[in-house]
Amino acid sequence: MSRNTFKGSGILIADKSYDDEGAGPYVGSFPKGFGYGPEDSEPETTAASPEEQPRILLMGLRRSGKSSIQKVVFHKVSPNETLFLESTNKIVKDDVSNSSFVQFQVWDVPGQIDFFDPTFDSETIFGGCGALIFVIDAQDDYIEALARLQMEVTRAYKINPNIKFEVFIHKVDGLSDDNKIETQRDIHQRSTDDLAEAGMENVHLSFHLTSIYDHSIFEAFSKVVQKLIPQLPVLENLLNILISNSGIEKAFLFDVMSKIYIATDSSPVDMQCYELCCDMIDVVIDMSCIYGARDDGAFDGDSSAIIKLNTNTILYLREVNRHLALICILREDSFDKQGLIDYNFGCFRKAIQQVFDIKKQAAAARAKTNATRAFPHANGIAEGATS
Ligand SMILES: Nc1nc2c(ncn2[C@@H]2O[C@H](COP(=O)(O)OP(=O)(O)OP(=O)(O)O)[C@@H](O)[C@H]2O)c(=O)[nH]1
Repeated sequence: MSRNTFKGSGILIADKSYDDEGAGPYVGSFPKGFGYGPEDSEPETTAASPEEQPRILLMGLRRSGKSSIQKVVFHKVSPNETLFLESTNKIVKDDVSNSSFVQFQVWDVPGQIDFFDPTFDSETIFGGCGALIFVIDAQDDYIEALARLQMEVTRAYKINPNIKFEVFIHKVDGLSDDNKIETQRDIHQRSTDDLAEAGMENVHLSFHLTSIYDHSIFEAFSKVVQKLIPQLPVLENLLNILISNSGIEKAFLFDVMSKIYIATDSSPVDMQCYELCCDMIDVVIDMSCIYGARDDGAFDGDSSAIIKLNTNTILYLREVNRHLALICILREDSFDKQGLIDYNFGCFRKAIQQVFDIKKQAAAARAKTNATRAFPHANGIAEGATS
């Protein structure tokens, strides 16, 4: 089969045989304006300023598991080490943007904080908040936790109605499957009734069964973070175009450090596939630490890895940039056309960077507008000084 070489913008060479008239392989293309092939080097990503970063608040009663979640997801602490964590007695802010592609702050708000304490600045806490995660210890009596949930959601919603309210029904590793379902149903019913009684029936809560002892906490956090990424539909569309033109069955765009997937294609997520991809990231980072140029576990430029499973399935990892990796799951016979997949990956990587470049340009334009509003005569002064 002769291979046509396309130099167009973002043209994907599809993994299709010739069509009926033999007119050559089917060609799909990225939406207009996306980049060229893989010849460019990886452009740099820069962190947003703290006030721009969406903020995730981790709240809940004492000992519910907030600090453990933050340590396990964002600091690679093993679950057993969380047994020795000290209690949090003040708000702990964790800016994960320097080690994570997704730029946001996680605020671990201690369980015993008093909302009616005048020093607790609700406007600041909830004003810039993107998502409020309320953690409930499912192994404990949760009536008091539900009362606290209703109070905090009511207070936060009145200050910032755009907040995404997420409830982590946590420590479910200690419950049987039936008990998990019954607990989630009970908590869902009680919290919804409590909010309706408070006249807040229009507030939507999302519920997740989580534990730090399996991948459920990573999956739940992935769902929360995806709601804070406005470019998510574009990323999903790019992944759909990539897999449909490359014979790939499933693709995840991973934030490597936290193993949060910030986007995947439209096909259903199978938890076993997701867990395999998380384990693959651990293996690749460990190998990079041993044999790579860097010792901080980040990728060191064009990393890639192939793992062949005994089910004729291949896991194929390609570095998108220092913090992001694409992991594809495909049949072994589809991998015969690795050249096609690599070319299409190059187009995909360039398109991803353009999506985030547009975000940066928009943020810079906003900052300039705000500065002009704040100092309307600044340009005049500068001209006066130079004339
Ligand atoms: N079984 C189980 N234990 C957990 C889980 N997550 C956290 N823990 C344990 O719960 C205890 C309290 O965890 P922390 O993270 O300190 O709780 P916290 O909400 O930060 O507590 P404060 O700092 O007092 O607000 C620790 O012993 C953790 O090991 C989980 O998913 N399953």
